[in-house]
Amino acid sequence: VPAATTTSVTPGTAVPSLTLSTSVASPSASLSAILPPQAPLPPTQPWCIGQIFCAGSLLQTVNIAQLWSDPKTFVDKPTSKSSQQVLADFNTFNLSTVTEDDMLNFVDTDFLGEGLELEAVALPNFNPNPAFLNNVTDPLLKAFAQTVHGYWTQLARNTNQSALCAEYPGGECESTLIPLNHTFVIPGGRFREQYYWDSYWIIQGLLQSELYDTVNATLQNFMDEIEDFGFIPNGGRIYYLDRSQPPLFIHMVYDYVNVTGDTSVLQRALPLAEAELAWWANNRTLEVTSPYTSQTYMMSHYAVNNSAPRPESYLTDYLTVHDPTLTTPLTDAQAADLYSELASGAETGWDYSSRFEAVPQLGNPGLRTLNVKNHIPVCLNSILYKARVLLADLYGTSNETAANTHRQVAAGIRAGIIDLLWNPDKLAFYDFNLTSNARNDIFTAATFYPVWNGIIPDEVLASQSNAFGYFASVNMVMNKYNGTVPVTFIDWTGLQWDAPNSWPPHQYIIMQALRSIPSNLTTNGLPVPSSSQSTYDLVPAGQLNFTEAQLPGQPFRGAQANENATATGPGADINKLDGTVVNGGNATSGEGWRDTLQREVANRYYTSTLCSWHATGGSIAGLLPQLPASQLNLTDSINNTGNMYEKFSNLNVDSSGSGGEYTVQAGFGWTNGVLLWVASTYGEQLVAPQCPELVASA
Ligand SMILES: OC[C@H]1O[C@H](O[C@H]2O[C@H](CO)[C@@H](O)[C@H](O)[C@H]2O)[C@H](O)[C@@H](O)[C@@H]1O
Repeated sequence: VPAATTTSVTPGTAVPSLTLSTSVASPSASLSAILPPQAPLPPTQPWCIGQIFCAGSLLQTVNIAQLWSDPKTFVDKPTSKSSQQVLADFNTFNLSTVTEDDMLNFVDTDFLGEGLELEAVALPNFNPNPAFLNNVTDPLLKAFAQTVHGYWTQLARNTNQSALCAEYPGGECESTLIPLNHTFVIPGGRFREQYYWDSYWIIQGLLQSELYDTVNATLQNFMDEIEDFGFIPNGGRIYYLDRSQPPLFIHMVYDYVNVTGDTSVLQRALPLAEAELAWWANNRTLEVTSPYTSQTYMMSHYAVNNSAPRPESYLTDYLTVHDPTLTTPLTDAQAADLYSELASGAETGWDYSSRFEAVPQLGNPGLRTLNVKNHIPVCLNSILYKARVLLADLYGTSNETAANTHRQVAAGIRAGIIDLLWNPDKLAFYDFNLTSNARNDIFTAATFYPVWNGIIPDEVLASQSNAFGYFASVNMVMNKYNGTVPVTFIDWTGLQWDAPNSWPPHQYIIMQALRSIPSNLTTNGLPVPSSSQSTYDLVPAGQLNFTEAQLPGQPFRGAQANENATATGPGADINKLDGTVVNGGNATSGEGWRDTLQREVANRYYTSTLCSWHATGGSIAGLLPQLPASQLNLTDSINNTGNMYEKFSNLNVDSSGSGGEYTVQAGFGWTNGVLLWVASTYGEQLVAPQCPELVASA
């Protein structure tokens, strides 16, 4: 197997060179070891269109051999031979005597490098100095935005038509890639293909970068997929064909038309938007009768028809089901249901989170209580509400009948969201749990999706203090924690959509939700806690479902440790400054609370991206020297030029998030997209960050 994966791209407008080589296989067992016995195979999955990479003996056996630490590596490798030949080669093995070495040789001989069917592509209209850069006042922050803008040239891909299977010498082969006809931007790292909901935030950045053709191309790819499959899959691989992701296609079309004025895309997009919404209505929507009002609503949920491990996470799911620590093995029916829950969890985009666990707990025991299908999620229904509203707007007067129908459906979803998901006493939205027939009490960042999507409850509109109360947790995070707003405050599951992780899309959603609050509700400054309290006490009672002492602790760094910092009470607001917070920008006189929170979240996000990038080798000539090797050693970043991480932490601003089933990825599409949007939107209010000194444990 050739050398470790390297992807090097020459920046600029010329065709970038993309050097792809395969990951080094690193089986943990010795090469002579016989593979351990296997559990019976799961049923064949009718949705999976392939012979090699769908649930079956070959996929299970290669996974059991654990040739790579990431199971996605194998399913991203095209075969070097026809499917029949690969299967014939595999069938020569006796599974009771096959060794690690046999599997290694088999994979080496019959499979090629992962991602081989993709190629880097020049962005012909790439403008090194797009106008939005002029919005950023601080020279360092402006240069950083320009650097991140340049990263699009590294993340743009085309399907390499000459590497598609039919073209290989010797005829057919098999690959999981869904070939796309147009250019697209990938998230990065192991995510080598186009992803559905990631593209929404990628597009927010591409629009700032004036890469309108690339946005159009992304939309055309999604439209091709709706035509081919009837829906937009999770990502551009056949192993994602059992599920979608948060449905933001119409939002993307709307933003593209709004920014470019190019309505020509609508002729194709409108009927395909209808098809996508019909797919969600037909496959993911059910009647729910409210236990609070006895009204019945058509509400949507994530629910994937699947009874086998996800091919890209085969071993992970297999071990969740066939966990050696289980004293009573799962029945076939229980296993099938758990596989369906795991796939449904991936469809949420929040894979995985305590939010959907019946009993949140560390690792597999928690995952085995996943109950995704029985939840009416705040996020999905808010997105579908807005999709209907936007589609009606896009029709304008061209089809008033269709527009009115969508507005009526939207009104029904809105009523269901307010009835089922809104808690007017706690001033927060929670998922509705069909199992308990009640609203959950787990507080998550999903609470901000309705307002982002234009659903503002009457209680929020009733007073400034109520409107602030809805966002009071954001204020608390800015004061009490060093990093950005986490996805939940549950930090004991080890899942990547739980604390301490904070995700770029959520920082964007919070800022957009704040922007949606009418200006007459934002004339007051930020409320201040009494001298014996902290900003926790400004959060409406019960909203977080945690006492202050139960919230995740903020480890104190450097000077913080010497400044009377405490876990609760006034000393817990360790980042509080006069009218602002550490890494929250500068207070201005007469600033309303809505603008203060936006400024603070924007600055904290900018700080997280810039400080973690700098901590991993990022530098800007004349403005930000690279850290010395002694410091870069602490982050394993010698010879690195800065990571843009997929996720961050609420506890610090100079490292990535953690946890989950794969190692943290860098690149990264949505991180860059949100950064460029923040630069464009808040550029004058951004202040050069105070990056903490690196310590060995950071
Ligand atoms: O391979 C495991 C899972 O990885 C993906 O999920 C995560 O990355 C995606 C790309 O950035 C992102 O859209 C998602 O929110 C993340 O949780 C993939 O989407 C999953 O389906 C996959 O099983």
